[in-house]
Amino acid sequence: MASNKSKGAKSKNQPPKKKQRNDLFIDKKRPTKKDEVLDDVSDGHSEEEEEAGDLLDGDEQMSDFDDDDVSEISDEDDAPLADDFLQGSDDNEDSGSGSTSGSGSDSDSDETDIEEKSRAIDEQRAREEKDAQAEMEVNIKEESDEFRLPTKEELEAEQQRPPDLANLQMRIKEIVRVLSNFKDMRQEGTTRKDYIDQLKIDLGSYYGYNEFLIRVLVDMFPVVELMELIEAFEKPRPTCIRTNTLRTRRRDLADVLSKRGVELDQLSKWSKVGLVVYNSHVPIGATPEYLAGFYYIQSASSFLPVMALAPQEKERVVDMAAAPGGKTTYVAALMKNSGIIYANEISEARLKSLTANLHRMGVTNTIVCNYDGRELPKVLGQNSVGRVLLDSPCSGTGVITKDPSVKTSKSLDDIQKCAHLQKQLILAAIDMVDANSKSGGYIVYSTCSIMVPENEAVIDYALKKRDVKVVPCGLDFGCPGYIRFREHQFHTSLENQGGFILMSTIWMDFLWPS
Ligand SMILES: C[S@@+](CC[C@H](N)C(=O)[O-])C[C@H]1O[C@@H](n2cnc3c(N)ncnc32)[C@H](O)[C@@H]1O
Repeated sequence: MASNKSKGAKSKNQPPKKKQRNDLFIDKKRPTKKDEVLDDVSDGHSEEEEEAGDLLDGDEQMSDFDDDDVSEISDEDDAPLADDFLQGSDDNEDSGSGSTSGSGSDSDSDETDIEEKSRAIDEQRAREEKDAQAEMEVNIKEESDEFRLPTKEELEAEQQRPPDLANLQMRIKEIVRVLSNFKDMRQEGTTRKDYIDQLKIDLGSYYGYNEFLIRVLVDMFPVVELMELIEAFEKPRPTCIRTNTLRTRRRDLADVLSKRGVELDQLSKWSKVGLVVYNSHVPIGATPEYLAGFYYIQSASSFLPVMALAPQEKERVVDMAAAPGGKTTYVAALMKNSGIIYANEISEARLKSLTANLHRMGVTNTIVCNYDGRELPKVLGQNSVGRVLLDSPCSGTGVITKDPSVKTSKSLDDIQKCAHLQKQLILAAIDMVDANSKSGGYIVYSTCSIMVPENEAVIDYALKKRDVKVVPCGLDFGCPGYIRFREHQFHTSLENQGGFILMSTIWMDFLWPS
């Protein structure tokens, strides 16, 4: 977000590995449209192969038969084979009468037999094909009729028993399948709402979410996407580390850690400092290099707000909610320890980890403050800094992988309280930024929440309350933000440029191989 300033737009694409996101669900559950097609193709292949196998078997028989047939016909000396062939036929009588005739019409008779035999086989095959087709139609019908929503009585009975997870999983899968093709697959007399209601109950029971959160998630996402998201939350994310360029270079760090038995690789093309750790024979948070501040253990998605902020050397930058310092230390590295960073944190207890990390990482351009972020414009002055990072306190609904307790602990009240604070903090951030700054005039707002009231609604609020606009952050991540959610209509600039703010954490989950 820029304060009163227009900045050059950079392109913004869809997340590069969407398909991978789809795969996450497909492995176990129902695929997206695209993957349904892929699945269909692959299923189709195996069926086709089986079918082709059957056909081939048949063809081989036919082919052998034909070859023998041809050789018999062409080789007039090969009478025993011709006899074998004819003996195999249903026309023994005819052939017997033919052979007993002793007349010169033997070959004519053989040809007639062959023709009849061939016709019989053709008819037999046609019958078999018809039967197979009929059987297939019955199977398809049975399959689509197979799933039906449980009755009230069945649900009551279920409640008396311990949860049957396999059954729940199957039912979720079936409901998603029906909802993805509702017109063709729905059970007669049912509505979409019937399926959605059952889905909410089943997702809650199977994945352990409270009613509130599952309702919000179901409202937010189309079913296939919802399942991808929920499945992604179940999977651990790989450990990432960020090279501290104040102390070392990524290649040197990778070398030394490899020698210690850490299996790692460069994070991705988009980061020059990230490494992903696949396996390690040593605790990654206790190596001499860690203690010497050569790297910070940090999820890849946490790199993004700082990359979007793009702090410049010698600028004045505020990190409004800084502890434990993951982003402050990255900002300092990008600024090469020049300029000034105000690293603010409201929690006194959390100041310890913040200052410890700043020391460990060799950060020397930072002033640590202990204020409520809302007070900072008064403390630092209005229009006093070039850039502000507001990595806001939030509900944490985007990092359920890290903290599964969020599934049950968050309520509407929590989200509303967070949203209220976030709106106040963002106005404070805007008030601190100097719109006329030569290099800056930017605010990055990030959360690890996926709730609309904590994201789009906060930005929308800021757009209404202050003279600011949303600008592209220059990262090839994210997806369009919501511009309409339930009865709310947000500023249209959120659609194309606000995606990063909302989605960084989530998309990153999808980007990683599990
Ligand atoms: C998401 S965490 C920040 C993480 C940090 N940016 C990092 O990358 O390591 C949010 C922080 O905001 C702090 N906080 C909560 N309310 C605040 C407020 N009103 N003003 C400033 N900080 C606040 C919390 O104590 C918490 O440490």
